[in-house]
Amino acid sequence: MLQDGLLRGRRILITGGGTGLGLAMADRFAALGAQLVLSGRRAEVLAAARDGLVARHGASVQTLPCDVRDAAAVEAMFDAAWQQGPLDVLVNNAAATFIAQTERLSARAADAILGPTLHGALYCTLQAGRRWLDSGRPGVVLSILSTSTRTGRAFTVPSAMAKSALLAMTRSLAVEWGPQGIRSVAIAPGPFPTAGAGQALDPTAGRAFADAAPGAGAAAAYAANPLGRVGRPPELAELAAFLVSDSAAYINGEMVAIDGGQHLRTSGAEDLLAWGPDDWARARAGRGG
Ligand SMILES: CCCCCCC/C=C/C(=O)SCCNC(=O)CCNC(=O)[C@H](O)C(C)(C)COP(=O)(O)OP(=O)(O)OC[C@H]1O[C@@H](n2cnc3c(N)ncnc32)[C@H](O)[C@@H]1OP(=O)(O)O
Ligand SMILES: NC(=O)C1=CN([C@@H]2O[C@H](COP(=O)(O)OP(=O)(O)OC[C@H]3O[C@@H](n4cnc5c(N)ncnc54)[C@H](OP(=O)(O)O)[C@@H]3O)[C@@H](O)[C@H]2O)C=CC1
Repeated sequence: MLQDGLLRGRRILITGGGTGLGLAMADRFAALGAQLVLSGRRAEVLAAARDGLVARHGASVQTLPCDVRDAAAVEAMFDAAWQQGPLDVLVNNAAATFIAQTERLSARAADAILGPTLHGALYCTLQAGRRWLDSGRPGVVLSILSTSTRTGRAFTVPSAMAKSALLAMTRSLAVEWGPQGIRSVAIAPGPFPTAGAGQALDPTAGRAFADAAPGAGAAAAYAANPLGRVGRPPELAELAAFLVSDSAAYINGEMVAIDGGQHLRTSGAEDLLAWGPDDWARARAGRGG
């Protein structure tokens, strides 16, 4: 349990902060006293998230709708955020993925994943980093990656590529920006049951990645996890709060996996190797391949 007020006065921007793991982090950060800036493409989703955070914690929450694939829009978002005060922490959480046979990916499909996941996170990091360096302020960049950075992952190749590139960014900036007081850290989640992950990874609801979809059949995926269960979003949020806080002041360039040890047994995608043409046709019909 982290100490009360651990993040008091910290201004934290979370991309994709209106849903899933981003919202879980926002909730925990707010409970620990942080001021939040939430971004994502959908203004109404962000507004609902803000209302909930205000009701639960009396938190200060700025919402800034932004498509992180658009570098100019990202710059405008950071201008707007900084107008209300400098940020202390950036959380690169926004991402996109879906399962697909890699050889069937069109260039547009690949870019639909690489755009937000890789380019978006880099654009945000550049905007935050420049402002911290120019002003001599310290900062923390926390990137939400994936255990695919350690295992690779069949059938989600652009996502695995993007996350691995962001791990390289994390390690590189730890050295380049560390001397200026900017820490770079990362989390590699295993399966956490969010609606976004369920839709993206298991459009047929019940086969591979079944445990990522609330309510879907989960026996095989649970069995693959040494701890016999999926992750709970508040568990990831607790780790994130620690990593962005001064309690982690000497952690730099490191990625922490939070997956019950699952990646030591399986990348999570091997079940899909058994899929036949009919399975993939069903997945494509459900917007999944
Ligand atoms: C142990 C296991 C652990 C699991 C590890 C999981 C690791 C990572 C997990 C996550 O990232 S979970 C987060 C998932 N959340 C999201 O993906 C939310 C955001 N999602 C989106 O924005 C969309 O779902 C999107 C499709 C990814 C992007 O939409 P966009 O509007 O940019 O795309 P479109 O214009 O509709 O399409 C562009 C292009 O892509 C093709 N395409 C789109 N969806 C699919 C699909 N499901 N399957 C195959 N192809 C798809 C689409 O056909 C277009 O290509 P062309 O047809 O024009 O060639
Ligand atoms: N849940 C899981 O099992 C795992 C998740 N992860 C990672 O955790 C993070 C959160 O995922 P999760 O909460 O599960 O899924 P969500 O789908 O809930 O989160 C994705 C968020 O990204 C935002 N987003 C997507 N595209 C863009 C864009 N172009 N511009 C701005 N925002 C965008 C979405 O908001 P909007 O649509 O409004 O733009 C949404 O809030 C991701 O980085 C994911 O890769 C990693 C491993 C496993």
